[in-house]
Amino acid sequence: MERTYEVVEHFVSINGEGPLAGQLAVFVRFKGCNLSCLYCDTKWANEPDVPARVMTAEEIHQAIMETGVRNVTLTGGEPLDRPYISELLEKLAANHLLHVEIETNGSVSLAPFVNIPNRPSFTMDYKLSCSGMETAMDTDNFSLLTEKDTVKFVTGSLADCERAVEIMKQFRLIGRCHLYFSPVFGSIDPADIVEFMKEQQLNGVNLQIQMHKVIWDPDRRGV
Ligand SMILES: C[S@@+](CC[C@H](N)C(=O)[O-])C[C@H]1O[C@@H](n2cnc3c(N)ncnc32)[C@H](O)[C@@H]1O
Ligand SMILES: Nc1nc2[nH]cc(C(=O)O)c2c(=O)[nH]1
Ligand code: SF4
Ligand SMILES: [Mg+2]
Repeated sequence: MERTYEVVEHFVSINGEGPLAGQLAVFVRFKGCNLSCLYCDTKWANEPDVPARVMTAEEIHQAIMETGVRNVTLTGGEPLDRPYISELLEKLAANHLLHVEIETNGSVSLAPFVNIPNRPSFTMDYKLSCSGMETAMDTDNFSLLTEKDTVKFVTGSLADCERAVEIMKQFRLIGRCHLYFSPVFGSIDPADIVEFMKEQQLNGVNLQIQMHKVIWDPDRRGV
């Protein structure tokens, strides 16, 4: 039987996060997650009864190609935790017209995916205290990241910012990959993060506010 994936939504928007923020991207959001972050803005996608379209890898590939947009963001839920996701990643990576990135939560090993030829880039969270999920982090992933990847620290407090810097230093992340601070939307003043960055002389780290939540209603889906 052909492998299928549960897709809760796919849409074109500007990417609101990560190194390609501001560029058009096709988003494919998969159903279900192995974590439950306190701040999660897409809890709805993780509900067992949320309706989903069951799609084959080729159907997902076709739906992406039909948009004419070449940046692809696979998200969720937790995309890398979905059964047979490697098969979809291999298919998309084989199409050199596409630039594929994956939003992943930092708890799933990247090892099975790093040797895919022309592999997608990872935008991997390190979940801090504000998420309630820090103990789930797989820190072996850091050594697998390269300059095409990103580690994102979603911070809810200055204590979270301090912990993020500790992790950057412990795992020598500065210079290895892109590094982002992103405020838990609406719960910490981004200006406080900037003050923190100044105090710490945090060169090589980006602050990023989720752009789509500024442009549209923060709770709106499909943007
Ligand atoms: C919804 S998650 C899906 C991908 C994956 N499960 C993960 O956590 O990376 C996509 C991104 O949105 C971020 N995010 C979720 N809720 C947020 C919030 N309230 N404020 C800021 N970022 C949030 C996550 O931390 C993650 O970087
Ligand atoms: N516009 C827009 N950009 C995004 N970048 C990452 C997103 C996500 O939910 O993973 C996202 C999203 O949901 N919308
Ligand atoms: S890992 Fe991502 S999708 Fe899962 S609960 Fe956390 S933010 Fe939401
Ligand atoms: Mg989102």
